[in-house]
Amino acid sequence: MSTFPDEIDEETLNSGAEGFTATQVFVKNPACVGMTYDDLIVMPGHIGFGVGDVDVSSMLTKNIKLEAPFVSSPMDTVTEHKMAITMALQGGIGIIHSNMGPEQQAAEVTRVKKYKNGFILDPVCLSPESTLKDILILKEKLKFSSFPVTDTGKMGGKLLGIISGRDSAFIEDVSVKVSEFMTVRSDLTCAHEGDSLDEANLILKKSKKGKLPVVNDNEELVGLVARADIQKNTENPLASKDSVNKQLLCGASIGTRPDDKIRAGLLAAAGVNVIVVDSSQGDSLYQIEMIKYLKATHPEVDVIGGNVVTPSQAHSLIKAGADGLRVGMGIGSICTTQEVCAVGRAQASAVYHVSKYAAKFGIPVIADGGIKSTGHITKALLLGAGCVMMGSMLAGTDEAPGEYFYQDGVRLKRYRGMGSIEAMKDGGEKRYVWDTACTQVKVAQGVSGSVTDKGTLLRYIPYLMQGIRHGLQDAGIKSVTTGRERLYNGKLRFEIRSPAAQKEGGVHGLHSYQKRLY
Ligand SMILES: NC(=O)C1=CN([C@@H]2O[C@H](COP(=O)(O)OP(=O)(O)OC[C@H]3O[C@@H](n4cnc5c(N)ncnc54)[C@H](O)[C@@H]3O)[C@@H](O)[C@H]2O)C=CC1
Ligand SMILES: O=c1[nH]c(=O)c2[nH+]cn([C@@H]3O[C@H](COP(=O)(O)O)[C@@H](O)[C@H]3O)c2[nH]1
Ligand SMILES: [K+]
Repeated sequence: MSTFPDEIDEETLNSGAEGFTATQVFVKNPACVGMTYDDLIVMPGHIGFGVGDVDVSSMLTKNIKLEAPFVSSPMDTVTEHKMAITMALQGGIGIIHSNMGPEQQAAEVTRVKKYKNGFILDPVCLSPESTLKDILILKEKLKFSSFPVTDTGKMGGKLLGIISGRDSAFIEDVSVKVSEFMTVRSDLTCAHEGDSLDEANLILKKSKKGKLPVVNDNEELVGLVARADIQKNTENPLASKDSVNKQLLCGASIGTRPDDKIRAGLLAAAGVNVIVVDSSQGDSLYQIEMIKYLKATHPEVDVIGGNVVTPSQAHSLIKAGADGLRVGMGIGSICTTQEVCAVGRAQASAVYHVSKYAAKFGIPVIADGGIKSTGHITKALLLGAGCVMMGSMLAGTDEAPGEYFYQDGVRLKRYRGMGSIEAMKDGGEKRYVWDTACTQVKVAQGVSGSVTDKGTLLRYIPYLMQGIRHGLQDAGIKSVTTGRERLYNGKLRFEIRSPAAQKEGGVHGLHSYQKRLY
């Protein structure tokens, strides 16, 4: 009897029986087709490690590594400070959108940079003149019932007392003023500015209260600690922080107008770590000039250029000094660019070709848009992307801007393209009142719609992480870096799925079913 071979033979390996290399799929493919995530499937590998051993940390830019390869999109229905804080706490990063004034955008960045785990730095406050009716309206809207009372009715005012649910429970006259039934300052235990979360926690425990106001030397309210938050807000071992002052990492987007240089200055002063130069077609003289300016003026800030979908576009931006690239054109869930402008590229092809080219210069790529599942994220990483950027996946979470609303009994949040008429209007239509008459004609490149409620990112991001760990494990890949090596040395294999195979890969043949993600 002959001995059993250690490995399968070369002939079988290269016959197609084991799937095809990325070069065969994307480069030697004679059909001239652009492919996207759903067109492809990854061949399984050998699992020689546990799912918990899979390392999903990956590069965002030349200088920034993230423990979770997730970026929230700079869109006005996706990323403001709340999203950016939670993304960073979970190991990813948020890019604050620029559809607001430059000062306001810089203030959003400041809120992320100044974030202190467990401390509420912008509590909703009441003035002593507020009434029980005001409290009831706030309670209904915000679903909590404790509010600090300050002389100005705002954070930063002199702390006069606090209102808790109990204080108002037995009052019937809704016109009664807060000052008449609040717990006054002299009866309150407070923490002092500079106290650590542990210290605050200790004071809170002793006081047996649910909320602990934080005051400075002038008795002004500078924060609030909530017992409920402390319980859920323990350690975030994956948090994305800068190594120097241990603050959360934060990104922000800008455009390519002359004014955007002033905006960039304010963002840099606020401590932004990454600036994303946000254009649908990044290979323009305007963007090249902007990247050069940013690198010369704010060398401490990493610059991500884009969007690009070809190596030659990538070449222009890398040459200008980009530290990272954003890939994707017209493939987002709300995008109509391919339809309106006839320009763009299928996303898997774009990610593969640009990543491969940029990798020669050590420049990571963000696969931006078109992500609909954890499988898409795994495919993007296995095609060479460093991170993925998501809009629609994150838009329906508690941390996204905007309130939930109901339509036909379904809980929804608004989500819209930044090139939609609605977003352009809110952004002051600056792009369209530029210099010549022709630019005043609005051509929408996006739509405005809604997405379903996904709950909090605190559960959703761990679900996404675990999903891609399982995906990489099935592919026999222990880290994003190993995935990259196997992609380029031809050991990672793919197959193109026929339309029927794609159907087969989804749920089929059932009368009805329920899809719960976790
Ligand atoms: N990833 C994608 O596929 C797409 C994304 N979007 C999003 O929509 C938003 C708007 O994107 P764009 O329309 O590309 O905005 P943009 O402001 O980069 O470009 C709009 C128009 O203004 C021109 N322009 C830009 N800077 C200029 C300057 N300094 N001087 C003269 N003309 C200048 C551009 O050439 C273009 O014709 C962004 O948030 C973008 O991410 C829009 C369409 C597609
Ligand atoms: O053609 C477009 N018109 C738009 O109005 C628009 N707004 C955003 N984007 C891009 O789409 C990405 C988010 O896509 P997803 O919702 O699929 O994650 C984002 O990250 C952007 O790259 C747009 N593209
Ligand atoms: K699209």
